Amino acid sequence: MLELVFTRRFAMAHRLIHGSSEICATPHGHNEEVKVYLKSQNFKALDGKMNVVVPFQQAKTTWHRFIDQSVDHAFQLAENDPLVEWFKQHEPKRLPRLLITPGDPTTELLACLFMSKLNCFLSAEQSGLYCHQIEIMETPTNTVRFMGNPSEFIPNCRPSDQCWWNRADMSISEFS
Ligand SMILES: Nc1nc2c(c(=O)[nH]1)N=C([C@H](O)[C@H](O)COP(=O)(O)OP(=O)(O)OP(=O)(O)O)CN2
Repeated sequence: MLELVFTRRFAMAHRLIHGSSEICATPHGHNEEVKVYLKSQNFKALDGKMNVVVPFQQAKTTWHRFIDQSVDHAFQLAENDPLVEWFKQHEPKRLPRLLITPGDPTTELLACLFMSKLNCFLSAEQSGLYCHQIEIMETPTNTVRFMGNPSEFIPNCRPSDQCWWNRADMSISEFS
């Protein structure tokens, strides 16, 4: 079996307001790394000419654009975090920089949301690839790995078409 593995770094800020930790409820940031593992739906063998599953550029360009343009330096907030309302009232022009999640933006949830988003890109581009595993290194000592069907793990909130992780676009909220 051959798979393609791509890694991207990004900076982020977040806070977790539904747990009991005061330090997690204070807005803070991390330099994170996301690693995605892609398999081909129908790859049989190298062809003796190009000898690739899919060219790297074809497989990763949209995903890396999403991480670089939308996720890097975004502020991750739960949709019911009062800071969302604060931005609406005081800095509406920055709303597109908020990455909004159903419940706290933990690394577990982001792993599921990012896999869903990436699979939307790969499907829309008819790449023949799908992401079957994702790892997010939140800090040098904490990593979350997800394998499986993200829709079985993501909390039910709004209709599917109102969820940014179900769309093959650069959105990270319903504001962007
Ligand atoms: N299950 C989860 N628990 C925690 C998450 C999470 O996403 N999933 N996130 C946090 C906070 O974001 C926190 O800033 C990071 O965790 P922490 O363990 O404090 O990170 P450190 O690198 O400082 O860990 P060390 O123990 O110093 O190695 C908290 N929990």
